[in-house]
Amino acid sequence: MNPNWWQNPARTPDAAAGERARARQQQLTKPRGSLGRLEQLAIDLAALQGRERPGVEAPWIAIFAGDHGVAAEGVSPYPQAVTGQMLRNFAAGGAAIAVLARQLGAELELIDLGCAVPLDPPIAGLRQLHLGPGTANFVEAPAMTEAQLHGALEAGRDSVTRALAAGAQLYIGGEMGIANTTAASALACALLDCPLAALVGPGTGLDAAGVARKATVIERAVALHGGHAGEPLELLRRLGGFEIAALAGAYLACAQQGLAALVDGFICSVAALLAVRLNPSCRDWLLFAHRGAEPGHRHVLEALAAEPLLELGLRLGEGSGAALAVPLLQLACRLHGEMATFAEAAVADAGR
Ligand SMILES: O=C(O)c1ccc[n+]([C@@H]2O[C@H](COP(=O)([O-])O)[C@@H](O)[C@H]2O)c1
Ligand SMILES: Cc1cc2nc[nH]c2cc1C
Repeated sequence: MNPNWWQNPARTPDAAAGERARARQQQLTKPRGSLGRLEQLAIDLAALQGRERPGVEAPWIAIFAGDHGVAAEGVSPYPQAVTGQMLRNFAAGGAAIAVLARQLGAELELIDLGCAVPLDPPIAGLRQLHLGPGTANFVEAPAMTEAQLHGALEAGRDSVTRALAAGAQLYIGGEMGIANTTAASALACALLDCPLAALVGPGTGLDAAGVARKATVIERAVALHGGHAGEPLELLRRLGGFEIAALAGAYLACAQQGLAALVDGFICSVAALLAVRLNPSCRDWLLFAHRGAEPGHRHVLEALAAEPLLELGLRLGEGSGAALAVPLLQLACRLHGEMATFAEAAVADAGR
């Protein structure tokens, strides 16, 4: 395996299948264009799935969890123990993403890359990688070692391989990690030509004083590591987190292995931005579910030229926004695949 596997080119979407889908859309019993963005969504999925009538009946949801050393700077209102506690809640079925996965009939895969607090008793069904007890505090040192970075990228890739082996038609990555909005904002600040103030927000619920403290922490981190601005992999190692690297690896692998990925919230979008900076050919395989409440999210989406499907004021993470958008994708596919054509229904078409 090439150690720099993430550089391998993405698959080329099937333009001919996309064209057949576009032609079909023109024949369905509706004024042309009247289903708005749902029409292009079905056409895009047709090109990504290589068939005129795509479907997303089998979504795969992988949640990547990891802790962050920068939590020691008081950047989150919640204690680090919540990362592992929420993993237990995902597994027990009580978390939002567990409810959504049940409703969708989706596979929910849980991957612990490294929590600060040992998970005792063990959680049945959890995949554990033990990359470390969380990342290092990046105001003092790089967040990850080279080995941890590559281990996390590979964890994302391996999850995509499992999804494809199980016949998944859509990949959703989610994340759980107390303090990971600090890491995501720091990465966005180092990657984008955008003032820090626009990229920092309350995360799980900091007040104004907390956001100001968080901004100071990120300023220190960017001053220490920002010299690597043109090196996305090194920035990811220095300012990222295990789950952010795993998501970037998963998006890259989706593009290489030919599986459409539906990107969730702020943290996932930063991981997608990293994936695109690491290998621009992966951009075609990324669909964006929503624009969330964390203020930096819109700037990251703009940098990706992404027009997300929903805007619901979400700021939960754990893949929830992407899961919420799945029914819209499913309905776009059903309409595209099952509506009658003008000829089939004997409906008069517009004179052209
Ligand atoms: O996805 C988002 O847009 C999002 C926005 C704010 C917070 N979160 C979630 O909240 C956690 C990080 O928040 P914080 O305040 O601890 O940095 C992490 O587990 C994320 O899943 C997620
Ligand atoms: C309770 C809780 C649930 C979460 N899910 C994703 N991030 C989260 C952060 C907290 C604090």
